[in-house]
Amino acid sequence: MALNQNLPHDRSVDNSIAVMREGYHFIQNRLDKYKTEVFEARILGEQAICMSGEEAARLFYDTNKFRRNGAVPKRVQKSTFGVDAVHTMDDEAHTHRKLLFTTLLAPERQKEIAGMIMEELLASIDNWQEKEKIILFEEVKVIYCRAVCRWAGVPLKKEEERERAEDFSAMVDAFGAIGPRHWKGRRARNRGNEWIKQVIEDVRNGKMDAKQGTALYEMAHYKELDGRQLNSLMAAIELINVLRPVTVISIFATFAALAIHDHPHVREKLKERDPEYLECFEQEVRRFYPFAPFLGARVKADFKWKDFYFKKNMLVILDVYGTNHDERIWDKPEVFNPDRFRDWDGNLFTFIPQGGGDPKKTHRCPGEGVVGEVIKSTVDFLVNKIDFDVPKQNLEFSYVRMPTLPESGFIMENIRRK
Ligand code: HEM
Repeated sequence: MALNQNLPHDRSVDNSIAVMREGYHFIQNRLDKYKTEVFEARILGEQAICMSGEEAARLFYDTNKFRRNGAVPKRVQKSTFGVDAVHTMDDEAHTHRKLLFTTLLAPERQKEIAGMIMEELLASIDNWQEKEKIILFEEVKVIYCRAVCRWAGVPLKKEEERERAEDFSAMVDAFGAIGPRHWKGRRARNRGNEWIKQVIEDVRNGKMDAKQGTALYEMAHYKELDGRQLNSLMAAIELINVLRPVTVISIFATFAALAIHDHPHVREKLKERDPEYLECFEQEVRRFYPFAPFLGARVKADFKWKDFYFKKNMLVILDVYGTNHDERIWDKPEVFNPDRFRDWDGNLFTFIPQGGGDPKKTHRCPGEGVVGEVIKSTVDFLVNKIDFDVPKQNLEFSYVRMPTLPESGFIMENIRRK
C-alpha cells in the first residue's frame, strides 16, 4: 500500500513558486481547498508535509520526532540566521547553547533593553520636533540597533549606526526573497559577520574590554559541551542572533503604530496605562500581523500520526501565521482584538508567532520577552509621551512579500512632546 493514501497531495510539480506568489496564505489556502489539516507538496525540489494548528504545533515541537539539522535552507542560513547557528542544532548540544540565550535574555534583562530603548526614544523627540515628518520604521530600527549594541556592550560609532541597522534589517528582509533582495541580505551578513568577529577577537586578545554579564562578554567566553570556545565567527554569528532580531522588532513596532492608528478605541484604552491591557495589546500585535510565515523540521525516524506516515528525513513545514489565525483556536481571528488575550490560557502551542513549546527545551524563540517589552515601551512612548499627526499615506501591507511591512513605513508629522 502506498504511504499516505489519505493525505491530500498537491499535484503541482513544485510549489516553490506558489509559496512566493501566495506568501503567508500558502498553507492555509491548500488546507481550505483539501479540507484537511495536513497535506503533501513538493517544495524546493523535495516532498514535504505541510500542517497547521495546535495539534500540528504540538507534534512539530516533539524533539523526539523532529530534528532541525538540515531543515533550514542554506540560503536562509547564509543571509538571515548565520551558518550552523543555534537554529540548526539538536539534542543536548542545542539545549546547552540555548541556555546561553535564555540566561542572557532573562526577564530583568528584557526590561533593561526596553528601558534603554525608551531612553533613546525620549532623546529623539527634540530632533523629530524639528523635522517636517519622520518615517517611524526608519527611525526605530536605528534606535533599536543603537540601544541593543549599548546593552550588549558592542561599541557602535554614531556615524555607523544607520549602516549597521540597515544591514541587520537586510539580513531578515532576505529570508523570503530571491534575486537582489537575497543578495543584499548576503552582503549585509558578510559585513556583519566580519565586524562582530573582529570585536570578539579584540575581546579575547584583550584589546577591548567587555563587562561580565554583557552579551558580548558571554558570547566571547561561552564554552560548548566539550569545553571548547566557539570559534570567533561562530561567536559572532550568535551575538548577531541577539543584535539583529532586536533591531527588527522595528517591524512589529510599525505594525503596533498601525494598530493604534486603525483602532482609536484601542488608543484611548492604552492611554490608561493599564499594564494588563498593554500586554494583551502587544500579544495581539504579534498574533494578528504577519512576520514569521512557517518553520521547517526533519523527521528523525519513521512514525505514524493519526492516519499519516512521517518518513525518516522528510521535511515537515508548520504554518506559523496560519496557526495564529486558526478559527479552531481564535474567535474571529481576522479581527484585531487585544481583549482576547485577557482569557488566553498561556497554551504554548496556540500562540506561536515566535515558535511553540518551552523555549528552554525547544527551538521556540528566546527573545519573546524582549519583543514584548520593546513593543510595550514603544507603544507607551507613542501614546503617552508624544502627540503627532498621521498624514495620508499608503498603509497597506502585502501578504505575499515575506517579511512584510506597511508600505509607507508609517509617516508621522508635527511631532510634539507631551
Ligand atoms: C523581531 C521579532 C521576532 C520574531 C518574529 C522572532 C521569531 C522567531 C522564530 C519564528 C524562531 C524560530 C522558532 C523555531 O525554530 O521553532 C525564532 C528563533 C530564535 N530567535 Fe527569535 N524572533 C524575534 C525576535 C527575537 C529576539 C529579540 C531575539 C534575541 C534577542 C531572538 C533570538 C532568537 C534565537 C536565538 C532563535 C533560535 C532559537 C533556537 O533555535 O533554539 N529573536 N525567533
